[in-house]
Amino acid sequence: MVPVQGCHTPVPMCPHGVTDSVPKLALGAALLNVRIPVLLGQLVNVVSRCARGHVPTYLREVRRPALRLLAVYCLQGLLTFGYIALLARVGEQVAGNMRKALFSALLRQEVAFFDATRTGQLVARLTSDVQEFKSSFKLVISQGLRSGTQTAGCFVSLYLLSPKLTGLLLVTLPVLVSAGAFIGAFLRSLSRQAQEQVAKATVVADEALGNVRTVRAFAMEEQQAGLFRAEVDRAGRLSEQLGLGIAAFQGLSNLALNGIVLGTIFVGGSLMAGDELSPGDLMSFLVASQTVQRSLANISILMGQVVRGLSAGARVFELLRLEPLVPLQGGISIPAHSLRGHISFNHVSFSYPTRPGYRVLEDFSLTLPPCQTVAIVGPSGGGKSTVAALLERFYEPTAGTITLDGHDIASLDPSWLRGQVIGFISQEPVLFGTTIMENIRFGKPGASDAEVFEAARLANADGFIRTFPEGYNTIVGERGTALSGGQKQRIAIARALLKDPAVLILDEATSALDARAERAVQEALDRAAAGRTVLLIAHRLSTIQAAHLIAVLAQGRVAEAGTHEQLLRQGGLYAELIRRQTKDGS
Ligand SMILES: Nc1ncnc2c1ncn2[C@@H]1O[C@H](COP(=O)(O)OP(=O)(O)OP(=O)(O)O)[C@@H](O)[C@H]1O
Repeated sequence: MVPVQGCHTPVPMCPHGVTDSVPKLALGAALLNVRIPVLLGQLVNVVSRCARGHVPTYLREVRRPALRLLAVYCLQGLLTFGYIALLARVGEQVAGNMRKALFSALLRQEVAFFDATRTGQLVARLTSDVQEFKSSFKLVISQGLRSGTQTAGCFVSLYLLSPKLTGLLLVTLPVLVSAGAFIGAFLRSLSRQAQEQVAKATVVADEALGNVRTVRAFAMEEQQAGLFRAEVDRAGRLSEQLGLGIAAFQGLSNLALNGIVLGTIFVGGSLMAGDELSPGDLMSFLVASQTVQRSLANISILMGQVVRGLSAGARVFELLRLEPLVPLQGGISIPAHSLRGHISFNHVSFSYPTRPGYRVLEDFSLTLPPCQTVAIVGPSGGGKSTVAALLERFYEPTAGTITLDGHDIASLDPSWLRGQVIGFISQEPVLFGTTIMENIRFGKPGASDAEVFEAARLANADGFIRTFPEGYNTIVGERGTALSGGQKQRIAIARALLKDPAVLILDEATSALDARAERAVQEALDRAAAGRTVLLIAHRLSTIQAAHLIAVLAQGRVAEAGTHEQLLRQGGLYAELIRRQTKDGS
């Protein structure tokens, strides 16, 4: 017995060191911003003094404050460049690491998880939620830190400059900021509606373009175009309303900001007349109060973004923490030389997790002796494919056990079981949009070209592949659309054979083919079955007559089992199925 350790390497989300430098730089830039109005005020005081007649000393007097201000401007520019550049790097690394970790976490989940979750939702977690989280992360560090420090620092400066003017500002600003936050929230909700409407239009286009053959076959082009037009028009109307709202908001905020400037000059002028304020102090006050207004507006926008970012992050982290019920790896494996391929279903009962009240299998028992073909037949929806899914350990039985050479498959390493023991050829073979070579190699990633050719020959596929101009390098198109059903089936057979599995599951592998294609596929399957334990799931009774054992599945259990002749003689369910199919055929 070879124990295999389950493992997955956690991806670090944040690169250390770099992350620490970003807040320091942002804080430095913000503190300098607080200093700027004071330096500006000093400069204005010198300028206004000189303007009153001390012209000869102007250059000498102005040099010191001007150079100090210039140095602060340069340093602030440098710090701003530093933290924004670093933040971009950190943000991208965090988002990339989150995506990688999330994708690995999703691929680890059991099949039942995918039954219960829509693929579109998972793709949204991977794309827009990670994006949203990254944006808020960046905004909180850059804008949040900056705006918070600036607001606090500038308020201190304002108070030191003129407590009276600051008192006035403290009365007006909260009113204006609250009004701005209220209108901003309304505009954001309008913007969300407009985005959702654009997404609805995209879904219509995506469905129509993705299923263009069905649209063409039903001559539904005009109807689909009409649907798309309606959704796009609705999105356009919402965006126009949003534009109108933004225009009004901009106009009103300009009015408010200019009003504050005018008010400050008006009140400041009277304080200057009473010698309570110098022109430089008034200038400092104006600049600092503008900085406070900008910072407060930024913080109110930031709040909405933070809430969205946190909820997007929570959705992603919830998935990241999710542990699959059946881990991908871990457990024992049977050494190749003692693997026989004897499979036994012992009193297995099963309900799908998404439909717990509905028993698909009930006390199902069946033995597949090594190197023999066992076929399962029965009415559609009777649970035949479910038997195959349980053997692959896509799901766990609710009761009973399934054994391979006497070992409960629950104790075996699932990735060894799926990767090396079982070859699975499903009803609808799924190919990836790459070359035929890569599609076959999917069965055994390290396989040489010669092994791929051999598997294709066994699967009756080598001949038709070589007739293509590009041969094995032919791209099969998205989901294999550039190939016929029979060709896809044979590539899927080659893919399954490449790992030389001890057990082969054939799930109605020939059901969708015409007679000629079926013959080519059947030949390949017969060749593939030799020397392996085969579980054959078929509707076409003609394809299973040579099986060593035929089990008829009814009401979730094996109702009768035997060879074709035995079952015919018995005159039970199987004989009835054969009689009905012959009648339908004639
Ligand atoms: N992922 C799933 N989640 C919930 N129920 C499922 C799922 N897959 C299948 N079922 C249900 O389980 C029952 C058995 O389905 P299964 O596909 O095993 O039948 P089948 O005998 O292979 O049918 P067919 O011959 O038509 O393919 C059906 O009632 C089906 O609706």
